[in-house]
Amino acid sequence: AEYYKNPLTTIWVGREPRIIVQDAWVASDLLEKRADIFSSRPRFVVMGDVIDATTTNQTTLVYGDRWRVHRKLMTNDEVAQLALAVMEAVNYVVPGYFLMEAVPFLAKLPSWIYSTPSKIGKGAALFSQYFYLLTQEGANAKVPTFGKTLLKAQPEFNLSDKEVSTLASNLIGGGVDTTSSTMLSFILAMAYFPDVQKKLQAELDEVLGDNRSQTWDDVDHNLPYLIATVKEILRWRSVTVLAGIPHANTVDYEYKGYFIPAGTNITGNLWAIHRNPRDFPDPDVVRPERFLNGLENAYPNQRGSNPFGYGRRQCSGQPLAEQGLYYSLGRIAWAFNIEPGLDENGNEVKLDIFAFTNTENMRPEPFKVRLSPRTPKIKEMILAEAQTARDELRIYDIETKVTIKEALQAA
Ligand code: HEM
Repeated sequence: AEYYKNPLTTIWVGREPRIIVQDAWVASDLLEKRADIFSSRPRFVVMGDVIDATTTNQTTLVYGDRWRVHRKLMTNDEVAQLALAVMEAVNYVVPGYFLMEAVPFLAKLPSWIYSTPSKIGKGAALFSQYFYLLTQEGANAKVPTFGKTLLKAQPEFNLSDKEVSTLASNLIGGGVDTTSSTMLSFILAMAYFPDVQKKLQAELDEVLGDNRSQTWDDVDHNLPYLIATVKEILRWRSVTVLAGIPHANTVDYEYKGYFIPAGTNITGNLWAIHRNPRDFPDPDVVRPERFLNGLENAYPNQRGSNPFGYGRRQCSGQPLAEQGLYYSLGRIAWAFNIEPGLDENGNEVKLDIFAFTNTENMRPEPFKVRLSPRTPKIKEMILAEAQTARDELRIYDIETKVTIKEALQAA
């Protein structure tokens, strides 16, 4: 983005153009203001055809009624009940990562010539079967589960087993890595920018003291600096550097002399957009004031950033993700002082705010910090609250009996 100084860059992957939008305002013109036509998905060879997700997964479904059913089923209160596990980031949407995207017929070659597609396809089928079995098992539990909701919805919406499976597994695939990476970026930022940490703690101390930890009501009404800090972290090191999953337009579109044929793969470069010094002066400095009393600098949407993507296709887990972040990060800052870790000689290590993984969902490389309870009373309180949480969640503490082996037999 810096080199070409052009708001739209086309990368050719074989004969397929990939448009990368480098500028907040142009991204908004296309993906937000014309969300009526830029809310579909392009053809994905690996992330779609090879893993048989093109017609079964919300993330890859083209814009339309089937996609609406998936969104509807997912934005259900019970989703918030789910426990999430970690899934490794894969570089499905990085242009040029898979040769198959440029030369789709490679995906059709026999596996003795080119084995990657069949390996990925088999892995995905196994994964899908595993999640279907887990959903069935979850549906049989005594407690309310999302599995119950999904299996009840299956005949009503004529969902295939694969669709049920992706609806369940997307919560993990879409939700875990993104949320936990943001939490890590927050911890890194607090250790690196102690003044921000102090301001945040001053607000938490004023509202809560060390008498009680925060409630949902505090999050909703009393903690504007916390909300601004979380927004700033989501901007500062947006997990999805290329805005998650590319969009595609459903009809041909002309924009300021550029012709964008229907079905074009188009995505926002959040790393560039959120660090453009015109919109965010000193972009690598964490400064929640950018979002504190309205927006400090103009931005094409009210939120002032796009960490959850664009328009109608915006992340369907956003409310869950934001609530989780406000709650957990507020508590971390209230409960602990966060400082750089110590090396073997007892000296503070130097933290690197640019040491992030080179993946489409990025997270900080491992770093050393010290977290110490801020007062003995707080320490007591967090231990007691942890015990209460464990007790309350015990009803979900059921060991799964489904194994990958069973999934392999059924796949
Ligand atoms: C900090 C946390 C998160 C971030 C930064 C994030 C970011 C994103 C982005 C940028 C997109 C692409 C949107 C677009 O195409 O314009 C997306 C889509 C999606 N996210 Fe998230 N996400 C987060 C948490 C979650 C959670 C917790 C869940 C599930 C519970 C989730 C599930 C999904 C799904 C299913 C989609 C595909 C939506 C569709 O294609 O219609 N995400 N997310």
